[in-house]
Amino acid sequence: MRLGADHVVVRVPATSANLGPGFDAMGLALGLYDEIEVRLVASDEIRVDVTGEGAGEVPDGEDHLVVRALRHTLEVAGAPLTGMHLRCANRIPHGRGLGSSAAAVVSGIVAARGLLADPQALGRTTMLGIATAFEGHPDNAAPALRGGATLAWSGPAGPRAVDLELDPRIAATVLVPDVRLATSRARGVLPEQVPHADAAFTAGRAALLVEALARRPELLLDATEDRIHQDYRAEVMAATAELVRSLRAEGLAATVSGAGPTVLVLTGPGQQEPLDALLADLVDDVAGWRRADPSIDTAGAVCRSGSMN
Ligand SMILES: Nc1ncnc2c1ncn2[C@@H]1O[C@H](COP(=O)(O)OP(=O)(O)OP(=O)(O)O)[C@@H](O)[C@H]1O
Ligand SMILES: N[C@@H](CCO)C(=O)O
Repeated sequence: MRLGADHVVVRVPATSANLGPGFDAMGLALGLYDEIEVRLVASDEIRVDVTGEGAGEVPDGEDHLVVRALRHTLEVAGAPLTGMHLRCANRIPHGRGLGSSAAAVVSGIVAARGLLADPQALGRTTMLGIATAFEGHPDNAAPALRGGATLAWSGPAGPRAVDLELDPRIAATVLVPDVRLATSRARGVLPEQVPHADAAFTAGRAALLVEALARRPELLLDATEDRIHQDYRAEVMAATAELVRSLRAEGLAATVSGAGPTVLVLTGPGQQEPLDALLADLVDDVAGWRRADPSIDTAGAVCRSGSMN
C-alpha cells in the first residue's frame, strides 16, 4: 500500500493492567499521555528527539521502540520504509507498571496507520495483534488502543479485546514510587504453576470484577482480590506490597498496577475522603511516592495531523 501522509501526531494514554485478578487480561486507560510527532523525510535518516520520561536513556535511532513498531507496521501494510524525524513528549513513567512500553508500541502502530493512504485497511484487531507481538501480552495494548476498561484474550485467530462497562462513579488514584522495576523481572518471579484453589479463587474474582466495574463499585474490594501474581511478586516490590496491604486493610481496592511497582487504587462513591486521610496518615510510608489522580481515558490512541502542543 502507498503512503498518504508525511506527518502525523499521535497521543496514547497510560494504562494499568491486571486490576488485581485479571492477570494479562484486564486493563484500564488513564488520563496521562505520551505524544509523538512523526515527519517522514526523503532520506534514510532516522532522528529521534525525546523530552520528558526516558530522555537521554532510550535509543535515538532505529532501535527506538516507537520507530521499531512504526516501521514494522508499515512493513505489515506493505508500505515503503523511509527515513523520519520523530519527536516524543513522554509523560508516562518508565518501568513503573503504567504501560509505558505498550504506549510506545501503540503510538508507533497508530502513527504508521495514519501515514497510510487507506488507514481503514489496518483494523483495530490487526493493530492489537501487532502490539501484542511486541509486548507478549495484550492487557496494556488493548486499553491504550481503545480507551476505558478492556478485557483482552488470545485465541486461534490471535489477540482480541472487548470494552468493559465502567461505572462513572469509579475513580483511579495511582501511587508511583521513584524506583523502577522492569516487567521482565516482575514476571521472572512468577511460578510455572499455581494451586487449583488459587486459580479458582482468582477466576471468580475476575468475573466479579466485571460486575463491580460496571455498576457495583461497593464490590471493588472483594472483586480486586488476586492469588496468582501479586503475592509472588512481593519479594521484588516489598514497599508496594506493604502499601497495597495497608490500603486494603482499610477497605480500599488497592492493587499492583501492571507489573508494578506503582499501586492503583480504585475508589467508589464516598471513598475519596478516606483515601486522602489514609494517605496523609501513611505519609512516612509514602515518602518517595508520587500521587496522581488521573481521569479515566475513554478515547484511547488518537491520531491527527498538525503539530504538537
Ligand atoms: N516512550 C518510550 N520510548 C521508547 N522506549 C520506551 C518508551 N516507554 C517505554 N520504553 C521502553 O520500555 C521499558 C519499560 O517497559 P516495561 O515493560 O519494563 O515497563 P512498563 O511498560 O512501564 O510497565 P508495565 O508493562 O508493567 O505497565 C523502558 O525501560 C524502555 O526501554
Ligand atoms: N500483565 C502484565 C502487565 C505488565 O506488562 C504483568 O503483570 O506482567
